[in-house]
Amino acid sequence: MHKIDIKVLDPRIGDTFPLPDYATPGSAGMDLRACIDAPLTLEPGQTELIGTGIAIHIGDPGICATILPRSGLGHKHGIVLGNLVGLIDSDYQGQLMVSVWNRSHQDFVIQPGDRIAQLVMLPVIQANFSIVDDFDSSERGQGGFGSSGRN
Ligand SMILES: O=c1ccn([C@H]2C[C@H](O)[C@@H](COP(=O)(O)OP(=O)(O)OP(=O)(O)O)O2)c(=O)[nH]1
Ligand SMILES: [Mg+2]
Repeated sequence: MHKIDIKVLDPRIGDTFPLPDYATPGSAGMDLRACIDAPLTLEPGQTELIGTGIAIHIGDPGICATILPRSGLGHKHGIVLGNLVGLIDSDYQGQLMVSVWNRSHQDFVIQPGDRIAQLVMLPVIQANFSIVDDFDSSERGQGGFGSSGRN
């Protein structure tokens, strides 16, 4: 388990709303909560940037965090992310923000403290480019976009 520094920016976190944590020993994500002061109605098609009340500093360029939708909210209610996936850089120290998009045809109400998305840490490989005129040949070559057929 990696230790990552966290700042609690909203006093409700760790008090009325729990600190993000893994729900089960095998969980990959920890849920992020809406740190809003009043219920927020998202109309169909509406997108809002919602604070989570926490900031993290990963500090290690070999790790990033991603913000992903919760599957129940996405599948049953059409509540997904306005940026599809949020990518948290290892040097980011600001509040974790969730872009919540109501892609459904109904209003959806977010209550203060609701779990709106999940945070998943991932390994990162940083690369630098080496310019060449020709690549070593590969079986695929330039084939893509269905070049291998459908079946
Ligand atoms: O869902 C998200 C996505 C990003 N961020 C924060 C952390 C991330 O490190 C920073 C920048 O994100 P990104 O690089 O994806 O956005 P950008 O539009 O390229 O902004 P910047 O110019 O600041 O890099 O914004 C969030 O809080 N939530
Ligand atoms: Mg960027």
